[in-house]
This record gives sequence, C-alpha cells and structure tokens, in this order.
Amino acid sequence: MNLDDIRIGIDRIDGQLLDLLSERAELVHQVGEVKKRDGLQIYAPEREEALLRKLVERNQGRLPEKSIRAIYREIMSAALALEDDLKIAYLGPEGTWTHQAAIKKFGHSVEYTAQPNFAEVFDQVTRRKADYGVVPIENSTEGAVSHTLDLFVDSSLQICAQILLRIENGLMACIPRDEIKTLYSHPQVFGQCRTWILQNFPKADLVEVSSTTRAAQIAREKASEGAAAMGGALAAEMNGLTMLEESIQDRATNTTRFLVIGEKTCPATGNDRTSMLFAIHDRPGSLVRALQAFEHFDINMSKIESRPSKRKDWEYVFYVDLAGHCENDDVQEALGELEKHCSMVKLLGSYPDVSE
Ligand SMILES: C=C(O[C@@H]1C=C(C(=O)O)C=C[C@H]1O)C(=O)O
Repeated sequence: MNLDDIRIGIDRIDGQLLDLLSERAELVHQVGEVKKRDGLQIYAPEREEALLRKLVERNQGRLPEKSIRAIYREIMSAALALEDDLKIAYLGPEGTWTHQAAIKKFGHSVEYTAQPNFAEVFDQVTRRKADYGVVPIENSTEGAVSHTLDLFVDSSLQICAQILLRIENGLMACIPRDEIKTLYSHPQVFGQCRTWILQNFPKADLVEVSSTTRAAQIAREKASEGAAAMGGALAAEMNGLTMLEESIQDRATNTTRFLVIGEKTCPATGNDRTSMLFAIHDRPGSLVRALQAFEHFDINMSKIESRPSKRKDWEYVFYVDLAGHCENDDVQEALGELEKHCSMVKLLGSYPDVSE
C-alpha cells in the first residue's frame, strides 16, 4: 500500500471513531441525567478505574497501557465536562506539579482553578466553589506533606481518589549557571534534591516559596540578582526559562502521591486503600494496643505518620493508611476495636489503590 492508500484508511477509521465518540457522549449524557435525578456524584472514580482496567486487559494492539490510559483519560474528561461544569481546585499558579497531577486525573476538558495554598484548596471545596481539590500527601524521597495532613484534622472533606506522578525536577534560569546566587523552590523540592544542592551549589541561598511555578516566575523577575529555580519542565517552559540541568532529584524514581478531596468518598472496587486519623489516650501501651486491631484482622497497614495535635503540647494525631475499603467487614471490625483505644478516630475515605 502507498502512503495515500494508508491515509485513506486512517481517515475512514477517524470518521468511525468520531461517530462512536458521539454515540458514547449520548450515553454519558443519559448517565448524567440519571445521576442528577438521583442526587449522585457526577465524577465516579471507581467506575473510571474499573473501565480503564478492563480496557488495558482487553488491549491486544500496539498501543501501550500508558497511551490507552491517556486517550481514555481525555475521553472521560470530555464526558465529565458534558455532564457538569466540573471545577477542580489545585495549588497554583498553572504548571505546578499539583496542576499536572490534576490534569493526569481529570484531563483537559474540565475547568481548573488555581489556589495560592493548600488551605485555600480545602476551603474552595468545602464552600462548594470547586467540586474537587487536588493536594499532595507524600513524596517517595522526602516523605509526608505535613501541611496537608494537618488540614484533614479540622476538615469534613473526604478522599475519593489518589494520583501517583513521577516527579523530575530540574535547575532552570535565564542566566548562565555561574551567575546563580539564589535558588528558589517549594520546600518539598529542596528536600528531594538535597544531595545535588550540596554538591552543586553549597554556597547558594535557598529561598522557599509557595510553589515551583512561583519559583520559576521569580527566577525570571530577579534574574539580574542571580535567581534560579528548581522545578518541573512545564514551569520552565511557561516562564521562558532554560533548563540548565534535568533530573536533579536525589533518587531516579521520585514519585509524589496526590489525593483528590471532595464531599464524598468512593465506593469499593476490590483494590482499595483507606486513610484515617486517630488520637490515643496518653498512657503506656496505647499505641501498641490501637495498632494491634489491624494485626488482629490481618489488615496491611501501609503508612503511619504522627503530627502534633496543635491542641495540647506533646499530644499527637496519627495518620494511617491501610489496605481495604472502609465498608469491608474486616476493616469495620478493626475500626471498632481501634476505637476502644483511641480518644478520636476519623475516617478520611477509601479510594482505588492505583499504582499508575
Ligand atoms: C459516565 C459516567 O460518569 C463519569 C464519566 C465516565 C466515562 O466517561 O466513562 C465514567 C465515570 C464518571 O466519572 C458514569 O458514571 O458511568
């Protein structure tokens, strides 16, 4: 076959794809009508995950899983935009890692609203100015994002999904490397690149700012004072900066886990994770006895963080993640037992334990 013949074939398939997409959009619209009538949430992370898993399993063609997921991410994004004016709050300005995580989950068709800090992301969703919020919770190199953990203590919002995003930080500036005197970035990024900074810029001043995009903006504004930023390629591109060095984080597989927060949590999918907070009585053995509840019911605990309660000195709140859905019998029973040893237990939600 020559090029023209092959292209005729592609055009024919694109026509069929478009017709099928329109047909799909009709059905999605009907789903939306039913959901509105029954007062259900428009966004259904459990359905999206099940649908993606089925498609990836079925796929026999040339396209890798990553491409199938990306294509369907956008098809479902268009569907969400069709059903409702879905609005997603994230830590801005545009181009931050949180923005990229949000796009990875919700695609390009929904509306995004950039917020100046994590507290505002929570606030926008609580006041229903946004339908969902996206916040980072932990990084595989630097650990917990403690500010996010703390915000859950007083919030009524629930976690309904998680997003894993590979993070590749770089050094960006619009001045030559030997003119750099000050490095700007988010504290998490400084933590992820600690060894590189010590080896490459041991004498530079490090200035923490609210986001990597903000750092990139400052690198442009204060270039004459020797400013450079550390962050992702998108932040560099959006601010016309040159990437002087790529992939400067201390570990190659540097991944951040983000959470989607909303009014409701997510139904069970068979592969779920549950997040919760608890506080224990201040007496010997309290923590051991509380955690034994999970062992007793053979529940795998994947994470524990402690944070100051901020109510009384030396009193702590524990943030725990475990395998399973909060409606599973074993998780319910373990929670019942846990409560006996705690002064407070708060469920933050259950959501698909995706690794993509
Ligand atoms: C169409 C639905 O609503 C949304 C759109 C989806 C889609 O395009 O397939 C899937 C889940 C929901 O986020 C649904 O729940 O089935």
